[in-house]
Amino acid sequence: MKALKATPAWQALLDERASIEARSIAGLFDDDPQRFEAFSIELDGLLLDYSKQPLTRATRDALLTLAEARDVAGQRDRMLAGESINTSEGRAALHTALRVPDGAAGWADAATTRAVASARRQMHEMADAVRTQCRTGATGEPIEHVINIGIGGSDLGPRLVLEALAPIADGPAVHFVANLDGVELERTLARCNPARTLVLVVSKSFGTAETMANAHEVMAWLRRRVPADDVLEQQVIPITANLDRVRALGLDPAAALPMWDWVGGRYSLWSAVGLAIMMGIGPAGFDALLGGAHGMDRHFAEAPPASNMPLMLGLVSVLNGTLLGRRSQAVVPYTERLGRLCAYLQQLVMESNGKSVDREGGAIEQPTAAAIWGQTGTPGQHAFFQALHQGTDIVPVDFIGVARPVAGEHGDPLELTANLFAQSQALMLGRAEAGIDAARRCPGNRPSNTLLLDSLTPARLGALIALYEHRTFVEAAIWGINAFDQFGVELGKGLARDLKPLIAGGQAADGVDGSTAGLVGCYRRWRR
Ligand SMILES: O=P(O)(O)OC[C@H]1O[C@](O)(CO)[C@@H](O)[C@@H]1O
Repeated sequence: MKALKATPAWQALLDERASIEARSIAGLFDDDPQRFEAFSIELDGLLLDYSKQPLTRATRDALLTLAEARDVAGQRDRMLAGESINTSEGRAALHTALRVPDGAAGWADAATTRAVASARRQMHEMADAVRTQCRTGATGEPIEHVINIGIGGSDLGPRLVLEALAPIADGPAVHFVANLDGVELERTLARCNPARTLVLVVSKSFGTAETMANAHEVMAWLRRRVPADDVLEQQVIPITANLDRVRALGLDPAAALPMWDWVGGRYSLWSAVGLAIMMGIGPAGFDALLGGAHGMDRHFAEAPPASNMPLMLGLVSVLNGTLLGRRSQAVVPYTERLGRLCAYLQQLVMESNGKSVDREGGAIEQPTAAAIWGQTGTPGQHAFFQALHQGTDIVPVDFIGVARPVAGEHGDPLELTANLFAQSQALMLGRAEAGIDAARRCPGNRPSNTLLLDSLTPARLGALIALYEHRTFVEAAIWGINAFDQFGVELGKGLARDLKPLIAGGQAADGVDGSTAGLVGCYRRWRR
């Protein structure tokens, strides 16, 4: 694929850049009374309002021409068809096949469909057995706690979903342990009765240092505390693509649930990696999550470009991040239930698209993934919103709101929604009435999207997550990069392995850079 800058459609947008920057977003509403209708997309209880972006209809057409020139639709179709689009690793990226309802044809080849259906059946049986107490701990006690041990994609998705859907959780309490520092592990073990605890060791590679260290600790805890020889067989379930390493850890590969190389870690919550979700909310809830995501997949595959939600969200992000050079994006959900969304999106967006070479290995000359950050509103309003309103950097914001609160939950939805809408309004309108002093002036004309959900159900959440997955894909397609590898993360993992003997003190710091040698020296001095 040729470089973005060599694409005439990109050149046309570059020519328009100054006028886009100078454009008054609020003024666009005066020019076009139908602006909200024209610049919003609604799909099954999910609304994307991108009318507060500096887009005219002509600029949108220019972005759509760019999408055509970069063959976004063709790249999408190749992904959905299971072609080897992860070229550096020679793999498909078929997470969409994981959420196809049983029996629906045309989304993956027969072998893949069979593998997905069989894994889903295994998950259903296992979750049902635990939730109905047919499957017990090794000493016959019911399972009341599930510990999910995993990190990155083997943690963030299930954690996000279960936090979001906690009001409908009716199974065992699910806990997550990702960090290596022992704090999460200690807190979790203190809350669990070992005889009533099921452990999921979730790792595609089954070699990730954090997950393996935590798995060793928890397995030792089970062995110490549960008087049954078969405690590990009964109470530990590996979920992985690497059965040899399951065996090496002393677990039975026959008890493992599968992962496949055609599902990237950060796209894997829809696979057996989501077993923790199913334990918490049940198979029907999990299927509804998949159904919502599949609805978004169909929309992405079939909706016309101008009303295609992931496509437009991706193009707006390219406009802000690449064309206008806005190098970070804030995500602010107005519900604590989505408090984990930002962390989830950091991995999804930045691990997928934090790249500086294209698929052919050529250097990329324009900015790729912007930094994603944020926290829930309204607390975020009392932390970083000052900078959003008056800081020197323009940070595009994705606001996320939920119209119908969960029955029985406290809180004032009216107050919350008023705050949500007021913030995007304030960013756009600013404050500059006559006579106002400089310190109180807000420049305004700051862009945002608002995503409004009718309610936070499994189906809506599935659609929301799939929307961001596809937005990430659209950006990668425009830039010409492979969103499905992550070699940058590997470098540090290898160096950590090499540094361990040095830090432990058994080795001289020869050949190590001065800063690292100095840090190791200080650490050793303070550990003495
Ligand atoms: O599931 P695994 O193999 O333990 O990997 C965990 C995570 O580590 C990474 O490889 C790098 O952070 C992610 O892509 C992945 O989600």
